This record gives sequence, C-alpha cells and structure tokens, in this order.
Amino acid sequence: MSSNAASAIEEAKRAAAMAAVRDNYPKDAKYVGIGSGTTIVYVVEAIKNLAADLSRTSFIPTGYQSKQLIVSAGLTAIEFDALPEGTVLDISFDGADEVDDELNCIKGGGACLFQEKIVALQAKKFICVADSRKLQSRLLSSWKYIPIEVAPIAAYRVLRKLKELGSVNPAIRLTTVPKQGPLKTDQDFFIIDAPFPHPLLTKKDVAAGIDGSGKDGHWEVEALAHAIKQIAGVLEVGIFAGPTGLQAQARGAVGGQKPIAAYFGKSDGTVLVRKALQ
Ligand SMILES: O=C(CO)[C@H](O)[C@H](O)COP(=O)(O)O
Repeated sequence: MSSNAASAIEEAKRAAAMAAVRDNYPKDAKYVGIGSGTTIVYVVEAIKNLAADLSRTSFIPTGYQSKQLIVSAGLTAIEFDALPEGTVLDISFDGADEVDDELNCIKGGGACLFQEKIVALQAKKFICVADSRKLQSRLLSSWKYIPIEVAPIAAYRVLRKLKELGSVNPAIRLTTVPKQGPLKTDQDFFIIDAPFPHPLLTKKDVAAGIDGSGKDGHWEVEALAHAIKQIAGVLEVGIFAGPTGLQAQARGAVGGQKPIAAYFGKSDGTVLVRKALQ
C-alpha cells in the first residue's frame, strides 16, 4: 500500500471516530468502554477533545493495549472485574474487522475479542467505528476467517470440531515476536482463525428462503456463532450478533453484542452512518 493510501485510511478512521464520539458520547457519562485496535486510538483522541469534564468518568479497557491507551491519554482506567457489581456502562466504542448490512461484526483481528464482547454486553449502547473497507453486505466477504478464543489444552479438539462445521484449514494464530509459537491472549488463551468457504448469510437472506443451517457449508451469522460457541474449549467467538443493547433493554436485559450504530470513514473525509433497526 502506498503511503498516500495508508494515510487516507488513517484519516478515514479519524473522521469516523470524530463523528461517532460527537453523535453518541453521553454528557455526564460515568462508565465508557474502550475497544482495541488502531481505530480506537482516534476515538480516545476525540473523547479527549470534547469540551467535557472527564474527571468523573471511568474508562473500561478491553485488553492491555486498550488500558495503555486510556492511561496514556490521562484518563481513568478501571478493569472490568473491578466494576461495582451490576454496573452498566453508558456506552462502549470499538472497531471491527468486518461489518455486514445488519451490523453483525467480525472482531478479534487484534486478539481481544473476549474482553471486547463482555464490555459490549455490559453497555447500554455499543458504537462501532471503522473505515469503509470494513463494510460488506455479508461477513466473510473481504475478511477471511472467524477469530475464536480457545483454551490451549482444547485447541486441537476445537480445530477438529471446526472442520466438522465446515471450516477450511482453521489454524492456531502464531506469533514470531517475542518468540515463536502460538499467540497468547490477555487471558493466556490461544486464538484459532477459522475460515469458512462462503460469506455468512444475514437474517434477510434466511427470510428470503436461503438455508443457513450449515448444510452445504452455508451458514447464517447467528447460527454459526452459536454452533462454534457450543464447542467445549471455546471461550468466545469473534462474531458479534444478536440483539443490540437497546433491543436487549426493551426486553428487560442488559446490553447486546451488536452495535446500535456503525460509523464508516471514507477516504474523501465523509462518514457513512448505519443504524441498527430498533
Ligand atoms: O476486534 C478487534 C481487536 O480484537 C479490533 O477492533 C479489530 O481488529 C479492528 O481493528 P482496527 O481498528 O485496527 O482495524
């Protein structure tokens, strides 16, 4: 990628972050979730630039990088497990690897999907921020695999089960830095990257009569997430689907894993906003 193209992408991420924070950051927020990755850096920058008193706000990280980001911005980090019992976050912001037409997301490219999911699930609203390359009509269109966090002891068993679900060449994610071997998450678990042969079907596809049960290798998003989560040894799946936080609240529950809105920055500096159906 040329340096011009790379800086256009960074500008797109920044534009999306500015718009997402401007439109959604709650005045007097007490608890704010902060995701992981490169785009979230611009979200923290945008929060810092708000004309707001942030001294009474606690920011909940989704991993080591996220915590460093919060702390080095001079904000107060409070770990998820240090939150007073029953705390509901006012909002959480995070990036994504791919987002479909129904705002289902693939996450975990940065190996932080477990903490990202529990933080999203504990928030009233989850806002996704990305550049427009991430928006595709179906998941697994451009991004090629589902990240899955697994217990190391069960990794080979999970690989076999994923093949039974139709994954083609799922693999334990490796690292060469600082030493060779499986990458370890913030929970000391492994990540398996599991490609599937076809883009994932949306609810709209299923309503139109397409079979998304996994027969013939065609999966609907939530059906695949559920099937993977059922495998013993899987801690969490990098598919964020199901109800949004607002939909969950309407049913008397806290939080949801699907964003209520996604902001996609474009290279021309404009931002496309997609909102989930309420
Ligand atoms: O899910 C994630 C980390 O686990 C990130 O949000 C995702 O990988 C997007 O990262 P970036 O903003 O760098 O494109």
